Amino acid sequence: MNGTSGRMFRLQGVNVAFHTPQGLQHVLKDISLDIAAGEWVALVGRNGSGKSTLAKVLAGRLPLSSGVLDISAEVRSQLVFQNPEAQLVGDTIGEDIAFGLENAAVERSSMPGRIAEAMKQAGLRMPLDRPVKELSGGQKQLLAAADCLALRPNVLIWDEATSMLDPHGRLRLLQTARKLHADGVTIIWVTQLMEELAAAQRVVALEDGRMVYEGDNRRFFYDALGGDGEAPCERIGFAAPYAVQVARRLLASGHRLSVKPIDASELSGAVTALCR
Ligand SMILES: Nc1ncnc2c1ncn2[C@@H]1O[C@H](COP(=O)(O)OP(=O)(O)OP(=O)(O)O)[C@@H](O)[C@H]1O
Repeated sequence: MNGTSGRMFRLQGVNVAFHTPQGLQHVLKDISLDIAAGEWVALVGRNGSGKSTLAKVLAGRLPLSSGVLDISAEVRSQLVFQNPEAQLVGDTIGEDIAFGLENAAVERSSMPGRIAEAMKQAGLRMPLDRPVKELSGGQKQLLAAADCLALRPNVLIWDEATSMLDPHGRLRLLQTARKLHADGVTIIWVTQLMEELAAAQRVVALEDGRMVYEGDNRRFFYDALGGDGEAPCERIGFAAPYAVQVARRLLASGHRLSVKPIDASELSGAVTALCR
């Protein structure tokens, strides 16, 4: 943690631009953001809005064009990439996970335990000698997740790394992230799945490289801005989760809900309270 503030990241006026054959492409524009230890921040936005670029900046993997990035000395981050191929280096599952542990100078004797734990956390149930090239896209994503989890980071940066997983695999990884978060790990979760925002304490939304929303997840779904009746969620082009849509209809028809629900369990609680 950084001094007394527990701040892990501070971005001030961060700009990132790439040289392309068409000229300079400005991808992140004037991003200012603090992230504290133990927070869960969701990064959302449409395709090409700059989420992966911001994830790479936070992981210290991309130089800034201008602005200031302050990463606390306490940060031991792992970035789980959107494309697992970019991350996998071993010929077999066991070699792949061991590679990262060797690089991190983890004692050989503790490696089998660390590998087994990470595979369990990721939900990857396969023999260690299974060749990586034989894995499906989703299995490769689970292995990439296991690679990162084995290193026991205190900041987990997750770049839509569940995109190839079936709903069960996705839910399992979300549960693992929730457990790690409960143990104090800072989570930065890039997603386009609005249902996944229920786990987040803070939502940061990007549009064309700019931060267009930063605040709690309930406001993201319920604040009506600009008089057009659209919440930030819709304004950046996403449909609210089903539970939120049902709750909005109840509110619009005059029902007073005890809470503005953001997931099915909160909706069920609010409806049960209405029926009492
Ligand atoms: N190395 C690069 N060189 C040139 N342009 C790049 C580079 N990396 C990203 N971009 C551009 O930056 C923009 C933002 O890309 P980024 O991958 O950060 O978006 P994203 O929000 O993660 O998108 P998606 O949801 O599709 O993954 C895109 O227009 C992309 O083409």
